[in-house]
Amino acid sequence: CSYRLRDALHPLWQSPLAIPGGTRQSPINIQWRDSVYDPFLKPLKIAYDPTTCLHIWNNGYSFLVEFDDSTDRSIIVGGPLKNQYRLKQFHFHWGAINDWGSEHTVDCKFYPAELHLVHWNAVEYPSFEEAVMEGNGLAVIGVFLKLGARHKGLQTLVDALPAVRHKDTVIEFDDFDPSCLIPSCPDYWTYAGSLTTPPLTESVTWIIKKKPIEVDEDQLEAFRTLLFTSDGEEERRMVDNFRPLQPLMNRTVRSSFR
Ligand SMILES: Nc1nnc(SCC(=O)Nc2ccc(S(N)(=O)=O)cc2)s1
Ligand SMILES: [Zn+2]
Repeated sequence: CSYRLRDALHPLWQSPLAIPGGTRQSPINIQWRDSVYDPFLKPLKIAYDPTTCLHIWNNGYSFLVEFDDSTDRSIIVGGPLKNQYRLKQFHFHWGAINDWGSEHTVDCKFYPAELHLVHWNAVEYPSFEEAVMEGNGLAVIGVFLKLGARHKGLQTLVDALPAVRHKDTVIEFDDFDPSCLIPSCPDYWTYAGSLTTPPLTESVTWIIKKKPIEVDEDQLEAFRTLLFTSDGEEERRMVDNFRPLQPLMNRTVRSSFR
């Protein structure tokens, strides 16, 4: 892919492109023809309880919807995973314009945005903070967003965004089932990677859905009305909050489909 040096020096990412000694950094380009079909990959099972939804907050990187992860009420299991993983939060990455915005690319193509549903291995680790430090600690489902029809489920989120426009603002948000944001097509790619924002730890089993969801222009524009900055600071629009592509190094991307 043609790297845009500008990205590498983007104010948000002045940290080194890859952490020193990093061998499994994210995001990456998924070259469809280089991915390897693995017939032993199971279907991913998703079981979320909408009453575990707690609040939406702007953390200065993105807006996150956080869940009560004190029990196994919202979990995923199967796919490439040996254990079940608990849903902790989901958030998005997006661009200033529709030509880019996703973190992962497919055959060097950017989508205008990407959803990340973050889960942790509560079978093997006592807390999220511990799981973040372990190679099999986290599982993140990535879903691409493409420009198209209005997405009804996303609209409830979009309607709440004005209330979290500034960094470190939070509002209560309940009774939301994020499985409405995940395509019904079961096909996915999976690879061993990392968090794409600090602490960039190499603890993520990535599960990237092949099919995107459709959202309309107004919904993408609503993301772009958020701010990186706190109330009272000089406003900086929250856009282009995606990390540059990282080297694949010695990794194989597996597909659940032929
Ligand atoms: N002691 C610690 N508390 N919390 C952390 S990390 C918090 C967190 O959820 N970070 C996070 C960063 C990036 C991603 S992403 N973009 O999905 O790779 C997901 C999650 S370390
Ligand atoms: Zn993310």
